[in-house]
Amino acid sequence: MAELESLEFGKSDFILLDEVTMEQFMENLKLRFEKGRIYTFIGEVVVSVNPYQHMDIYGKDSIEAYRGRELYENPPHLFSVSDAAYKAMKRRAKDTCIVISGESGAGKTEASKYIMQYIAAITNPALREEVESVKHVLLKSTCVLEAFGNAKTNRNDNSSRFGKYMDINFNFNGDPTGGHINNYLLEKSRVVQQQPGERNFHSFYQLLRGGSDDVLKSLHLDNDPALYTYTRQGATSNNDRSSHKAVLHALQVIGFTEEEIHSIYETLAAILLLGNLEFVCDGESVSLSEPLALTEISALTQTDPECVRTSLLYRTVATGGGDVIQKEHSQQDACFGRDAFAKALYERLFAWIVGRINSVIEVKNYNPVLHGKNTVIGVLDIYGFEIFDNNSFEQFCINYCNEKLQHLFIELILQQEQEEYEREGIVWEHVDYVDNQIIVDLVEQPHKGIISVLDEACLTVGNVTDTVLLQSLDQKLSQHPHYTPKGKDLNPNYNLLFQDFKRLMFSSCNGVLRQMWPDGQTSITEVTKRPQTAATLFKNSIVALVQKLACKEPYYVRCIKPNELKSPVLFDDARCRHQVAYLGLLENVMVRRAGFAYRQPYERFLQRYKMTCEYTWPNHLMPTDQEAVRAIVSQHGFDADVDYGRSKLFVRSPRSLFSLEQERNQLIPILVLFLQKVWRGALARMRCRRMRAIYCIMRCYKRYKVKAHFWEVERRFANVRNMADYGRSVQWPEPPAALCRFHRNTVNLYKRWWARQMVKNIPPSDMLEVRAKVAAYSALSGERKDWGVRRAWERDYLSNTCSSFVQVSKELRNKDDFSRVLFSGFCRKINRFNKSTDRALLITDKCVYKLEPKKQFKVLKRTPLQTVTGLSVTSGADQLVALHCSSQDDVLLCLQRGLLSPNQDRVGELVGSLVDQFTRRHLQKGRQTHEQIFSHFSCEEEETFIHEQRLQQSTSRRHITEPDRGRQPAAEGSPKCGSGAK
Ligand SMILES: Nc1ncnc2c1ncn2[C@@H]1O[C@H](COP(=O)(O)OP(=O)(O)OP(=O)(O)O)[C@@H](O)[C@H]1O
Repeated sequence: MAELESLEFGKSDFILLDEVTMEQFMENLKLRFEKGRIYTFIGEVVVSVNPYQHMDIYGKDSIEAYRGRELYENPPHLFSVSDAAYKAMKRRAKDTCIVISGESGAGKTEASKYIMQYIAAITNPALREEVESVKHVLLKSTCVLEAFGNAKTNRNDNSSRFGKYMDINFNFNGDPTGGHINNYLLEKSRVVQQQPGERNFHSFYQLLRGGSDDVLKSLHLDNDPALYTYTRQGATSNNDRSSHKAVLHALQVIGFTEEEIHSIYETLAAILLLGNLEFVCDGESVSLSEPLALTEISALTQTDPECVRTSLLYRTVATGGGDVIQKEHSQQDACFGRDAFAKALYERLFAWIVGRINSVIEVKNYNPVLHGKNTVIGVLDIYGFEIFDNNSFEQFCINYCNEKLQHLFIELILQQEQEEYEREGIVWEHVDYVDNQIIVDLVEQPHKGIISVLDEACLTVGNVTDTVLLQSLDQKLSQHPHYTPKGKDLNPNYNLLFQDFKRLMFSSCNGVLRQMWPDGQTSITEVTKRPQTAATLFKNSIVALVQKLACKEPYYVRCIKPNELKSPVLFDDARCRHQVAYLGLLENVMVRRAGFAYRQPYERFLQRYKMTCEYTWPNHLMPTDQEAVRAIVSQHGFDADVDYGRSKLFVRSPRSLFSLEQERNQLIPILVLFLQKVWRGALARMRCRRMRAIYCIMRCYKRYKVKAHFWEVERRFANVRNMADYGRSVQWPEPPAALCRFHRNTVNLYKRWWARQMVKNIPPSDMLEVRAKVAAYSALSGERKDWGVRRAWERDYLSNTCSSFVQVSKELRNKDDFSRVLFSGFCRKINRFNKSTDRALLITDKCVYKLEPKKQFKVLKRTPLQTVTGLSVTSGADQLVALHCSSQDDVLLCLQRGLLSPNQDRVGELVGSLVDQFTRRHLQKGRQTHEQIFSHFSCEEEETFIHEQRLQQSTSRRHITEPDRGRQPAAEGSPKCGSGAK
């Protein structure tokens, strides 16, 4: 930025001139032009001088340098004004427009192209397809419009012969969503006649030079423009061939179909062939000299050849009596009709092309609710003042248009500004400026203006000559200070295209042509209302355009043409001075300099900059907004640079504003963070409140559901009398699904608690009842855990299953005289090599027997019970039992689980039986109590005896053994047990 500024020459803003005089202005303009500084500011207005050479200031780097920057951050450029217009549109959602004015060749069209390119480049780099397509079509449309609407003139090789106003629509995001092109007054007279040294529209030459042989053949054309009357002049070629390709490509990109493109070529060819038609008069009637051309025209326009001939030679007229007759043309009328037809064909073709482009780029599916306010940037590139030696009706219209635009400029920039100062009570030195209202009135005033007089004259054309028209003008306007009668050829005002041609074109089999001539469907008898004249049509369109511009925030580019020779080094002082004068640039500088660069209502100023001052952020406590604004201004120390109006603040220098903007930009990220923080907090609090409410509702609902559930349970259990019912008939009512989903655990807890309440009071006097109780609990609680661990001990398992054992048992009872069997069951003997064999064990109140089950329970070992001194068991699932004997011949066996009840653990049973036996014996002898016996066992071991299930569940092996086995003989009948790791 500093680097760029140091490269500046002269004053980059005319406001900074030491003295506002024409001399200083011109000196600065010339210096800057010579140093290649073609742009200079007047406030927000950009003055541009055509460099007539390539300038390396429009590339990507430049675009980036200007993107999003303030006007005065960078040297003056078209991009600064484009960015300002874009920013105003985006920030304040205001419609803006960029008005580019200047005379022909001053560089308006080039400027408009750079502006469009800039806007396209800075919008939406995220390449969304629809946005890209809009931009693409908008850029490509320029190429097409130039081909059909531009021509080489003596002042400009690529002169726009029509006015163009392009609206670009944007969504709230600032992305282009579409556009619309308005075209104004195409110089159609150029189709049939051009000034010496000029050419027809580019499109004709491009087709003839660039069209392939096949295409030209199908169009009945030759490739030499000199062969056609309308293009004979300026037939020398430049780059028509390459332009033809570019235009064809642009048409295809925009979306013209092959048929449409061919129809365009057919129309151009028909116009060229029409121009070659000659009429001969044999004294009585007029005829065509070249009937072949007629056939070709009818083929190209897809109309009946005879109809084409009659349209060219006759005119259909409705008589007063309602009859329709054919009136033959004079030779002159026929030539006039032919040219009028050719001009109209081209004009309608051009209008159709513009309409077709509009149909592609128009905003589609725009929903203001979804997409926000649709804003617009308008770019106006319209012909500048034209003064030739021989001026025609078109020059009249063009100059009138420029007067209107100049008036708008005066109104917006000069007049309104001064009026505003007065309204706001700002002390102000009035600046005189030339108000062209009087000239605008001279042209457009109703009844008295030139256009009105012209229209009246056209009503009676044929009977009234141009001389009579001029007399009428003289008569009405001779007193006007700006009226000097000069011209005499105003015929083009009369839009005299014979109706026959319109009907002819509407009868065409070519759909595109028919679309161009919708008014051809009116029958001759219906034509009652006279069409509006060209001048009135033009006036109306320009008035509408000015209204459109006036309601937008305007930005101006004032183009100056430095010389007539298109030279990059010549600065024609007189020419430039003339342009500066009629563009009112000096007055513009005076108003700007005397005035204020920036103004804004206090409220809006405050809204934008309140964060830059501690007294105004977030809200001020002062009595008025004006005082709050004063606080901001004095805090930043530019009191001398501002003035306070009634409702607005006026800032003289943009730099003050710039410093404010800079500070604001620095603060914005901090504020954004702060607001995000506050907002996130608010959101979290909201969410938290909502969640709390949800949980509260859920809690209440669940509580209600659970209660309702237990009420139902109570109701069902109320009638239960029989204990067995708990296990059999009474079913727990299914809890509600919602409850299960949300609170299964709660339900289960409640169930278990309830089940315990229900079974608690049942006395465990009987095993059956215990079982029923357990079953009831299971049914009630839904807990499927195995509670039935307290099965009944059978003790004598072998007697219950094996008859041969019963026999052996009887024999042994007789022999050893035992009174009862303490325990019997299958077991396995394990030797030291870990080999096992089936055995049976019988313990009576006298002896322990080891039997061989495979040999009819033959007694293998008999150990008197008295000799048993201790007992060891393992806690594992192997049910290993060791009966320690005083003879040191221990019985070591693994008790087998029953085949029918594999989960039965019999160690507890064996131990219980032995304990029972010894207890009884001691009780009988009265020597030892139950506690005394168990005092030999640790608590853990006691539990081992009582809760045999623990033995099953425990994974670690526990050993109960006699600690001093073999060394300290135990007292009779009192086994000593201990524990220790094996
Ligand atoms: N910024 C520029 N850089 C380089 N050359 C330029 C620039 N502006 C204009 N020119 C040259 O000047 C010529 C005329 O410019 P342009 O066609 O934009 O004028 P105009 O004001 O639109 O004229 P008209 O009113 O006749 O259409 C261009 O063809 C180009 O050669």
